[in-house]
Amino acid sequence: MDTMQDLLQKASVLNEALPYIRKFSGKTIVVKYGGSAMVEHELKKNVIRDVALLKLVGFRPIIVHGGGKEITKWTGKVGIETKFINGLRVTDKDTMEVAEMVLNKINKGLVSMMEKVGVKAVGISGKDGSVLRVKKKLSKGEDIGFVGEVTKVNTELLNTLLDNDFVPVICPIGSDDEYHSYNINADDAACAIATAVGASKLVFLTDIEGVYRDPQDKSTLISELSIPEAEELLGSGNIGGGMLPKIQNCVDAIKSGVSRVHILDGRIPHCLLLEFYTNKGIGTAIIGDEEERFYNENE
Ligand SMILES: Nc1ncnc2c1ncn2[C@@H]1O[C@H](COP(=O)(O)OP(=O)(O)O)[C@@H](O)[C@H]1O
Ligand SMILES: CC(=O)N[C@@H](CCC(=O)OP(=O)(O)O)C(=O)O
Repeated sequence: MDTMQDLLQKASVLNEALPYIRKFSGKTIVVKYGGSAMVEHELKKNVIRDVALLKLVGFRPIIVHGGGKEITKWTGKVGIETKFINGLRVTDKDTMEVAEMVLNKINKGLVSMMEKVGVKAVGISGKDGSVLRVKKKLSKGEDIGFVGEVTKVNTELLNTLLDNDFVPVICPIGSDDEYHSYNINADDAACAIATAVGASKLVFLTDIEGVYRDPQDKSTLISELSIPEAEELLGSGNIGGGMLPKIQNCVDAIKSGVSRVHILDGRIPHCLLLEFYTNKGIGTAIIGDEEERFYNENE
């Protein structure tokens, strides 16, 4: 049973959250969900509960999910070779078919989990309502198959869902002008959607604490980055792998009007609540300008 001390502690946590609840009420947040936090069931439940809570205390959340590891598992099972070029999956016709099946299955699973905790959710692919229109994306001039680059986000369906109290859960499949399916990197899809809906925040849940100034030294975790600092870091040679396009996406999103982008460790239970409702943020935040930094430090 809780002692009075425990109860006071709980009350103080709620009290600490109050100004943040007020600040974020009615704001749109796009959560890119992928990596380990998607594979481990308990973490998955935590993420869904956190998004449900964000919704219930006033945020307008949109989930954009990946599922790269699951796609690789299923292409392996049916004997399709997996190949990535510059972080993008080479997607021939068969791979596209598997990717679409797997991502749609993940999508409906997330919707069920959300509904189970009492929050209305609708799962769609970017093909529904033409939410994600694409053209073929080349990798440094090379054809990598049915990989899409987002050319237009149709926000009509998304706004209809948000305005009617649903959480849209979106998988990164789009269609071209001939209505062929294309596989989109989920970070790219999240960035395009956040920009198009005018989100206040874009959050990437990933497999690492945040961005390190020096990836060999864990003590160099960066808690806040401005755009010039992020651009300098991109050219420093200290950012590699999937983090390179992720930070580029963060910079693009902020330049297109998103106020803040967060890179959070999806392996930490309740990382979303810790970031948004406590005084101590976790992970790395990339912020628009100095004014925003000043405002946040002094509010
Ligand atoms: N400077 C850096 N700081 C943090 N992570 C880095 C850095 N450089 C490279 N990385 C790598 O980027 C990875 C995160 O990108 P990615 O694998 O694409 O994530 P996700 O699959 O969640 O989208 C990390 O696991 C890490 O190995
Ligand atoms: C073109 C491309 O690479 N698409 C990705 C889409 C899924 C994804 O991005 O999933 P994560 O966020 O979990 O990595 C893929 O096929 O793996």
